[in-house]
Amino acid sequence: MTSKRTLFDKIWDSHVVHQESGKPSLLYIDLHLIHEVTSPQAFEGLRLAGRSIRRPDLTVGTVDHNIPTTDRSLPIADPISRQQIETLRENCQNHKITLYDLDSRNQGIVHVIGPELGLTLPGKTIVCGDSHTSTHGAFGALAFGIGTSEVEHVMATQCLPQAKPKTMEVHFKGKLPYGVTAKDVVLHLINQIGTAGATGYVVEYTGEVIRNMSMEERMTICNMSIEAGARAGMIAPDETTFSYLLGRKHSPKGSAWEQAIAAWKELVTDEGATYDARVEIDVNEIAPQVTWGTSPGMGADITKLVPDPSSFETNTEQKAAELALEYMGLTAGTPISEITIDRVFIGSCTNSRIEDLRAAAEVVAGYQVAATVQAMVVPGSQQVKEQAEEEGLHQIFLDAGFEWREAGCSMCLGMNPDIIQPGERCASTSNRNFEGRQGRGGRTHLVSPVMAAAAAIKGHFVDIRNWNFNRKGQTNGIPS
Ligand SMILES: CC(C)[C@H](C(=O)O)[C@@H](O)C(=O)O
Ligand code: SF4
Repeated sequence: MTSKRTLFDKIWDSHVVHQESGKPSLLYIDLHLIHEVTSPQAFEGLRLAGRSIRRPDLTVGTVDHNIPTTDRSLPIADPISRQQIETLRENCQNHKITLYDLDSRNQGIVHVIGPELGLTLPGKTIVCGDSHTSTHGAFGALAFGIGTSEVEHVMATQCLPQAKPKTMEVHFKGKLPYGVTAKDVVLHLINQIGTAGATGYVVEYTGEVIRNMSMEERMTICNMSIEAGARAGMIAPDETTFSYLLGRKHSPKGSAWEQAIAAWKELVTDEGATYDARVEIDVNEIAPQVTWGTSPGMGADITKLVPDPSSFETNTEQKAAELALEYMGLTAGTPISEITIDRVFIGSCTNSRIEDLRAAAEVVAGYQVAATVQAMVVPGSQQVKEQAEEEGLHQIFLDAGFEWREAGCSMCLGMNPDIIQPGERCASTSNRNFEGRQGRGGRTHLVSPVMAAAAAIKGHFVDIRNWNFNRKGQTNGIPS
């Protein structure tokens, strides 16, 4: 009997290596990505148990969270960061694991380099000790974050016990309006369903909007699935996926490529297959988003006012909004477009790819960063940086007064020298705005790259849909 299956079911079924009734399934893992923060204890655990890495060839490392994004020839000042990076280096050497180290042209944020190097492929199971592993689901892979003890388990066995999650379809209907980006779509989704809206589910994103998106836009959507509580996000592979992957360093080559395409084409949800839950979102109603609170779900259209906590339905929501406004130093009723900012961060595994930088550069071209703002662009990988420099994007940013940095997680989280000061307000293209996320006492507003770029120029949030593109011959710098 062949029953109708979802994309998730197909990948799940083909990776279960052992199943006992009532127990979690044992899944085979095709790719294990590691970084300096969540791997040291796992390596140590292996060492203590006298075990080796089962498949070093399916394990790939990079350094991203703790590294400085300034001059890399200088020693790393922070002793903990230095130690974590040196430990990863030693561990990878001892276990013969490929490491894209600080001096590698392939170094970058783990979720940026996986796809870029063709390590991330449709149909794979991909894990990493990092929550935003969901990013890789954009390729029709089953990709999710795991804890450090699970990292050790995968290192030792290349397998992972997992309880089968439920499935949810998030269907986007309509056509993306001008000025509305993938980031706005996913922020709007989280605002609608809440930060626990997809808890326990693997989400598959469907609809014309998704089909028309580039791989980079799809990655932005899948990246933030985790902020809605999802176990993973995924998108069925198609021609866009295949052409993105063609010729990448680790993509299959020659006849293996043809075979891979044939197999990948099967990775779609069968007509008539059902999901455990379904959400429908009309993208025609989405406007550029700005978060005003301390969770990714606390966001609003750029045209709106900072909400009054009493406007929320439940007591819990009201209390949460009150606390958020207090921390954020905001007053209910303030137009979002009047919120002034001190810092701008364009980067992170959500929005640091070449298309993000191109879009931001078109906005800033010919303008100057506001005198009250300190702004930086941090490419997601050395390859993105190199390409941006070939295209002259760095010059546009530098001329406008942005800092142009080396690849890494940077100001997405306060684990490296790029932090904001207590009380400072930052327009950020990253994915989390919890208290202290970008530095103790710092205030984070999540936005798209074009919205961040425009805010850098004006010193406050502006509606990108009204932006006057300054550069000759450019009329539409906004992905739409
Ligand atoms: C440090 C790491 C474990 C963490 C994660 O799991 O996501 C980080 O990448 C983050 O974005 O908060
Ligand atoms: S860029 Fe930010 S969200 Fe992404 S892996 Fe790094 S710290 Fe985590």
